[in-house]
Amino acid sequence: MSCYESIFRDALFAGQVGLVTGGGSGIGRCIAHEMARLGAHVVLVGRTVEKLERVAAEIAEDGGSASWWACDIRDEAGVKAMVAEIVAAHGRVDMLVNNAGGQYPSPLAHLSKKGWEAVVATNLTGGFLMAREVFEQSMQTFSRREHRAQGRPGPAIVNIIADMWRGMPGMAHSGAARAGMQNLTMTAAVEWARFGIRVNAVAPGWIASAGMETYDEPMKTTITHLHKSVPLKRLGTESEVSAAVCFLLSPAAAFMTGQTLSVDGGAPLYPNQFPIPAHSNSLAFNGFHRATTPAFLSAHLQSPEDADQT
Ligand SMILES: CCCCCCC/C=C/C(=O)SCCNC(=O)CCNC(=O)[C@H](O)C(C)(C)COP(=O)(O)OP(=O)(O)OC[C@H]1O[C@@H](n2cnc3c(N)ncnc32)[C@H](O)[C@@H]1OP(=O)(O)O
Ligand SMILES: NC(=O)C1=CN([C@@H]2O[C@H](COP(=O)(O)OP(=O)(O)OC[C@H]3O[C@@H](n4cnc5c(N)ncnc54)[C@H](OP(=O)(O)O)[C@@H]3O)[C@@H](O)[C@H]2O)C=CC1
Repeated sequence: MSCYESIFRDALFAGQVGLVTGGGSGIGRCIAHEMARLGAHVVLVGRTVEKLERVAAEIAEDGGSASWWACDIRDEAGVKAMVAEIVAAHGRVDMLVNNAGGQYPSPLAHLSKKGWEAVVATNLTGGFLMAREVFEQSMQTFSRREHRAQGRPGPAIVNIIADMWRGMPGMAHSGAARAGMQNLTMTAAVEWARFGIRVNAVAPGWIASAGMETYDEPMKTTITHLHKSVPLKRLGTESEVSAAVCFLLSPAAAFMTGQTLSVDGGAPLYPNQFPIPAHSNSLAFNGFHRATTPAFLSAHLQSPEDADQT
């Protein structure tokens, strides 16, 4: 009996083969556990062998089925070879979760070209390479007619992006890459729909994942205050992201493609951290314009440049 308690029904993914990039830690590890709990054979992909081995062993101890493949998703030849080996070993890929990713905080003006390229390659190019190879090699293995004859759709793909709807100040490289991934999700969804392939994305907000541990102390201190800016007043959990991913992979989402599900506690809806008064009529925001602004608030409508000139 697995120790992972999924919200979904037993054997939902029985007999399916799923790839999870970044499956050696954090959100990817959690997704891999849930997919295995639901009956899939899970292939964990990442760069660090020890992490992959550990998670594969955890899944096996839980009664699930997992294997792993060490690969940098930015390495085109490596990705091609890996997908070929996995298709050869398992006959197909039914599910791909493009979860591997990461970035480091930096002001935009201080980003080096090398750092920009490292993050864009990790969060955009790598996901593209994985999706393209899974598509190409699945199509080579099973023609569309064979897929239909077996009553089986093509692989379902879920791309993990991030809450970048208002830009990503402090992480510009990642915001640009994730926005690219969201756009790629829509294009792939349309181009590959005729093959029965669905492509969707999940955009996590602030998640209390193991990945947060990779940041330095100042960043960790910032993270401890982030819940205040989330309407649900807490960080999300790895399993809340995993549930959204498993929903999109499942037949429950059979008529969904090209979509992005946000798992963010409402954060992008209320970014300014203004404390909501206990009684919502205690401050009127209508007509928030210079001409009608109470005198005590006028100073707050001035930019520093305006103030210098007065
Ligand atoms: C309202 C909600 C908003 C949602 C916000 C979303 C919050 C997201 C949270 C998370 O994603 S959680 C954690 C996910 N995990 C990570 O981020 C992992 C940690 N990050 C990394 O491993 C790196 O950032 C990386 C660039 C993604 C790794 O790529 P690579 O292995 O190729 O990098 P390196 O070889 O280490 O470096 C290449 C190049 O990049 C620059 N650089 C890398 N790290 C830093 C840094 N900490 N500070 C400054 N510059 C960095 C640098 O130019 C490196 O080149 P060299 O200087 O080493 O020659
Ligand atoms: N936690 C959060 O609040 C949020 C996270 N996200 C995103 O969710 C995803 C999972 O993050 P999280 O679990 O928190 O963080 P982790 O750092 O734990 O997970 C990232 C995983 O990706 C793997 N990885 C990184 N680069 C590569 C690469 N080039 N090739 C193969 N694997 C790679 C890492 O393993 P290894 O280094 O061994 O290769 C690691 O296992 C990431 O894309 C992250 O940016 C998005 C929004 C918010």
